[in-house]
Amino acid sequence: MFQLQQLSLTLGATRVLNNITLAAAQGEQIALIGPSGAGKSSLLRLLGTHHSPNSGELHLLDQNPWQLERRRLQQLRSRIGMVYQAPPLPGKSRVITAVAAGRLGRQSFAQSLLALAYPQDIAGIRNVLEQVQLADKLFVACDTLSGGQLQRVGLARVLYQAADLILADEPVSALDPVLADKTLALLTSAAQARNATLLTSLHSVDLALKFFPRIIGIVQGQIQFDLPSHEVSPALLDTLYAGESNDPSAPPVASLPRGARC
Ligand SMILES: Nc1ncnc2c1ncn2[C@@H]1O[C@H](COP(=O)(O)OP(=O)(O)OP(=O)(O)O)[C@@H](O)[C@H]1O
Repeated sequence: MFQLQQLSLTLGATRVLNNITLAAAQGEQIALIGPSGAGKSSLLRLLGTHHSPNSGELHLLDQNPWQLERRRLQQLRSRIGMVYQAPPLPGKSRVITAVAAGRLGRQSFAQSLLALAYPQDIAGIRNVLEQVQLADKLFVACDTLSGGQLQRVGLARVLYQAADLILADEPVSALDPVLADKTLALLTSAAQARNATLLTSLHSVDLALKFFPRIIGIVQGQIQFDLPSHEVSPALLDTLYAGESNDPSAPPVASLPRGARC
């Protein structure tokens, strides 16, 4: 599904990913955890082909994106769904249009324009909005939604896109704990139903361990561990987050109460 071999990425003057070697099979579900600034978003953006690596090998869906001509790169991108912390949805557009946009990469330019101006598949769009409990928002403008509702519209768009690879960057950061749980349950079951590969960054270690069978710990742009969730010990988590607090009297992360690591 995807493979990274000794891959490095520099943005500005910062080496944000350093010598990453990583592979995921079709249908795998993986959580990416690590302290703020570790490089989680950068890794997701690199897999989403928003960044090209400075060195190393990258294969996505059996293709090297940076060797493809433009049209084939666009086709590849149409098979990759990104879920963002704050989805880039145009404020004035209606929810139905924002969700319909999920399939644009699979259509011709003329079809895309038509689908945006007059979305045809209202039943299909309503169906994915029902899954994220937003069916009543079908015709409202995105700028009237809360941050959590917008995040769920972003998720509905990727469900509608029917992507083969789903990259989710803190997809539940704006949701209350109950909704965060439900949304991750939906995301993982929707990915499983399509045998799509799912890579999700999360600040909540509890949610990562609950929903994902494989956990990758990343710190300072490097993979610190890549393990089945049942092998991720409190000691490993303490080491992963060791540099997070500047306060030497702060308790170790793994000893914090459940939920406090969000
Ligand atoms: N466009 C950019 N230009 C320069 N540096 C960047 C850019 N984007 C990210 N960085 C730097 O790369 C490092 C990793 O950032 P990244 O956003 O990937 O971390 P993260 O693990 O997702 O953090 P968080 O959990 O806070 O979202 C940080 O030091 C950040 O300042």
